[in-house]
Amino acid sequence: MTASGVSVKICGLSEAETAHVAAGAGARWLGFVHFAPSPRHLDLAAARALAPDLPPKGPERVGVFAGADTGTMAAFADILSLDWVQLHGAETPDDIAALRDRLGLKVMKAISVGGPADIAAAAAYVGAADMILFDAKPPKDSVLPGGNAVSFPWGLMRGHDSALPWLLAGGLTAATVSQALADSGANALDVSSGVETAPGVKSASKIRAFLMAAKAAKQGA
Ligand SMILES: O=C(O)c1ccccc1N[C@@H]1O[C@H](COP(=O)(O)O)[C@@H](O)[C@H]1O
Repeated sequence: MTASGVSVKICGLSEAETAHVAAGAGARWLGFVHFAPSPRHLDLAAARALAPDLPPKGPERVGVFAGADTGTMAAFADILSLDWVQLHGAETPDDIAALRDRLGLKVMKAISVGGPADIAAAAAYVGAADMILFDAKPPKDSVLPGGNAVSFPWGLMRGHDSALPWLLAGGLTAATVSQALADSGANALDVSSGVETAPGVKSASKIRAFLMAAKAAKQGA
């Protein structure tokens, strides 16, 4: 959705139909979660079944991982022709630089934001990651490092000046896009729960509404 000035990642896709809706409505990235505890988990067999029916490249494909080994990431990258890996583990900048070389893919490093120090920590990834994804800290009882439909105060991002491009994530919906963009100054957004009717069930109409709201908010800015 770069024409409108905001780039959107629709994450947690597991069906061809909603992947086509996201691509057709202007998503820049399509995200696939490979993390067994997630209701959005796509395992190897499901990835193999889905791959031939995905929309052609245009939108880039992102594999989302938390603590997976390099071989597992390479296997999903091969099946889904991933362009990016999104990492929610405890990877250091050195780990990420090495992984980027081994996989030959771009890396989005997820950082959980509880306060300004977490945002400042992103500077360590310059030269290692290609992009930072700022999401809220997971609730204490959650088994998921992301995809929890929880936001952090978007104003914490205001004025964030980084050599690395970044996405805002966490609890976004079509109804909150405008405020999130205004408060954070983001140029890129990532959404999963906010375009679902139930955990793991993507909604074509919510995907379209989210992308339209993002476009309208930037055009009105
Ligand atoms: O979505 C998941 O299940 C998930 C699992 C493991 C790591 C990351 C995950 N999701 C990421 O979190 C953001 C924000 O989600 P939400 O919009 O708050 O539901 C999502 O876009 C994914 O990148």
